[in-house]
Amino acid sequence: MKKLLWIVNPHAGRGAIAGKVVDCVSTFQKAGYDVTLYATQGTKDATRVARERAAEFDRIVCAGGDGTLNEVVTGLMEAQTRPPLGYIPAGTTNDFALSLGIPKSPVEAAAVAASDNLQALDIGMFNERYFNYIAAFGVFTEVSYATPQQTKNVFGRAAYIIEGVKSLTSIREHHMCVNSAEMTVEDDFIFGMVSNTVSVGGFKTISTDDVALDDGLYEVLLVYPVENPMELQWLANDLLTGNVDSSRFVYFRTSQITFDAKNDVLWTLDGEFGGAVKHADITNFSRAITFIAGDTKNLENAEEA
Ligand SMILES: Nc1ncnc2c1ncn2[C@@H]1O[C@H](COP(=O)(O)OP(=O)(O)OP(=O)(O)O)[C@@H](O)[C@H]1O
Repeated sequence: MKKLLWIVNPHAGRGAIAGKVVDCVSTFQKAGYDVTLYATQGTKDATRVARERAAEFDRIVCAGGDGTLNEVVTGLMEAQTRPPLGYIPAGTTNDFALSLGIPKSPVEAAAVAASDNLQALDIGMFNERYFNYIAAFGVFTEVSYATPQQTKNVFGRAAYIIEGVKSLTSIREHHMCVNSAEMTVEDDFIFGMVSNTVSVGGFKTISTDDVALDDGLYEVLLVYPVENPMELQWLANDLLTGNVDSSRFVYFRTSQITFDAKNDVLWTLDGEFGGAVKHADITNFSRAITFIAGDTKNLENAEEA
């Protein structure tokens, strides 16, 4: 019999998963899995369990919010063998689930986790920490830690953030030296984003197939300072129309990049606080983890739901 380890954070999303455990286990069993249930006991426990026990199982499924998922991903990255990873969203925000086409209902998500729609994804490392889809600094951190994963592609997401800027005086400039094989630039930036996102909206100048989650490359967007509200609007327009030739930002792709600043810069990783650092070293581990995905064809509809 195939063996499945189900790692559950019982506290995620204020205990959202509690009443669904039996139905989820039953779903796994019907799909032919012998289920081991592990309830996490505290911070980093999911990382330890995933790392230490990955080799014993054919599949690992994680139930919790983005925090728990990140802990399991970290454990798998540190493990010798990495079985496919299923995800049952049970947190307060579950951005990542949506981009993988995983349903909100735990039992429906369990059915996806028991299925065989495998999708290898790139995993990022930010200094010593792993992240799934985005590392960012700048206005982002001042506007909100939460950016909707489902918000279009890299430009749409940035436009969303830029439009959330209420006053120019709240924007700090960060002098950064940015290095990668593809591009070296030293300048002031108000926002930077290194991301691996789905592209579902599509823009006139950018193909909807343009962003791949498993190509080993990050999309990097660095936004220059704006002087007045008009420029802010132009910037948002350039982002919304996907104007890659805009003089208001730099956009390129790379698998490895470093950022150096004189002062500490606040970063967010997957929408959570990622630390205040002068030096950030970001590496893409291509196709490092195989996820079990749902139906991603209707992502755009899901976004509007
Ligand atoms: N038994 C436990 N008691 C308390 N905290 C736990 C326990 N098990 C895990 N945790 C911690 O709970 C934290 C929050 O989990 P997670 O992010 O998955 O849920 P959430 O905060 O409800 O959801 P979201 O991040 O989507 O808002 C994790 O960082 C994890 O370390």
